[in-house]
Amino acid sequence: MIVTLTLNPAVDKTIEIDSFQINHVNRVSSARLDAGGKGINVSKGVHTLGEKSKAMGILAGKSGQFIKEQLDILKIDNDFLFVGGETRTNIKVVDRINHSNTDINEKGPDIAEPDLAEVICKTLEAVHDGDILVLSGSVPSNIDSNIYGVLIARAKEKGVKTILDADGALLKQGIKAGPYLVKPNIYELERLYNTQITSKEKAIEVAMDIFAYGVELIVISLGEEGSILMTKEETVIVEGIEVDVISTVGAGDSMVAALAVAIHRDYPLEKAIRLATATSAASVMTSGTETGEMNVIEQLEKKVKLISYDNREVVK
Ligand SMILES: Nc1ncnc2c1ncn2[C@@H]1O[C@H](COP(=O)(O)OP(=O)(O)O)[C@@H](O)[C@H]1O
Ligand SMILES: O=P(O)(O)OC[C@H]1O[C@](O)(COP(=O)(O)O)[C@@H](O)[C@@H]1O
Repeated sequence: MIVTLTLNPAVDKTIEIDSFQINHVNRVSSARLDAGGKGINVSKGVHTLGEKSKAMGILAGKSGQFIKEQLDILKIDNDFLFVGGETRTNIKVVDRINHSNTDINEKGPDIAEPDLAEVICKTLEAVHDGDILVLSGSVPSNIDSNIYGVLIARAKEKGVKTILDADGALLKQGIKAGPYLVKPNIYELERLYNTQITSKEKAIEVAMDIFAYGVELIVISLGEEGSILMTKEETVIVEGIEVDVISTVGAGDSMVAALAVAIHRDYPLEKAIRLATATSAASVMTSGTETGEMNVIEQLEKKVKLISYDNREVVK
């Protein structure tokens, strides 16, 4: 079973504005609402890839109800704790003329200590030996930044593989607990090591340190430029696939979904990264945080180009 935890979900409101300009009146050409937040998107991706997942976390108010309804419509198993307040709405401005995607993410409601304790308890009860627990996205601002670290340590004790996709202190503290897989994007990696990363070689060099904490797999996502997959023994550079870009929101989550499915199915590394690259590229071709279609993913898988690195030299 793949369980996802979203402690700060969001209704994603994607608005398309041609030639978006700040300090001007902008006219919206289309708008859509999606159930969002990183773990929820991962559950949607897992569902598209034909595996079962359980989406867990915190929801609040009418927006929370909307998210639950959307998951129910998709028949994605979910078990959220409803708390007071209102789940946030995140605005995504897509400008197809200037090829820009602008995210305006709300902070989200705080959570009371007993509610948090209940969610942690429910989540740990839901996972068992051999399961995968995906911990991703921001958390309510009143929660200790070691929350993912605590969950990773407790899940590991139960024989659960954890996937961490977070930023800042959540990522830093989470890594120290040794998750099975981490997926930073290049900006997250830069913030983690407080350094500028201007090449793939530098990214690989910087990320090597993460293995010291017991992490098994690192996937550094590079947007349209592809990604880098690293284990202690080998590194694979993955070229980006050229696709028609509709919305890049949710690309990282689709990648995490495919990686979770690949781990669940015990795929070899090359097969795993092919699926992850194709699934994330397919999601870029859809509106909002809709996942790509399976037939599109299968076609894109054939286009994935991998370059192996051995001791930081290209070997094939
Ligand atoms: N414009 C794009 N064209 C093709 N693939 C893309 C594009 N943007 C993202 N992807 C795919 O999605 C993955 C995750 O995207 P990225 O933007 O790095 O993640 P995040 O959303 O976490 O910042 C990339 O590694 C790549 O495989
Ligand atoms: O929790 P955060 O970091 O604010 O991110 C939440 C936002 O990220 C998303 O999950 C999309 O993430 P990615 O583009 O990284 O895949 C949106 O659905 C949501 O609005």
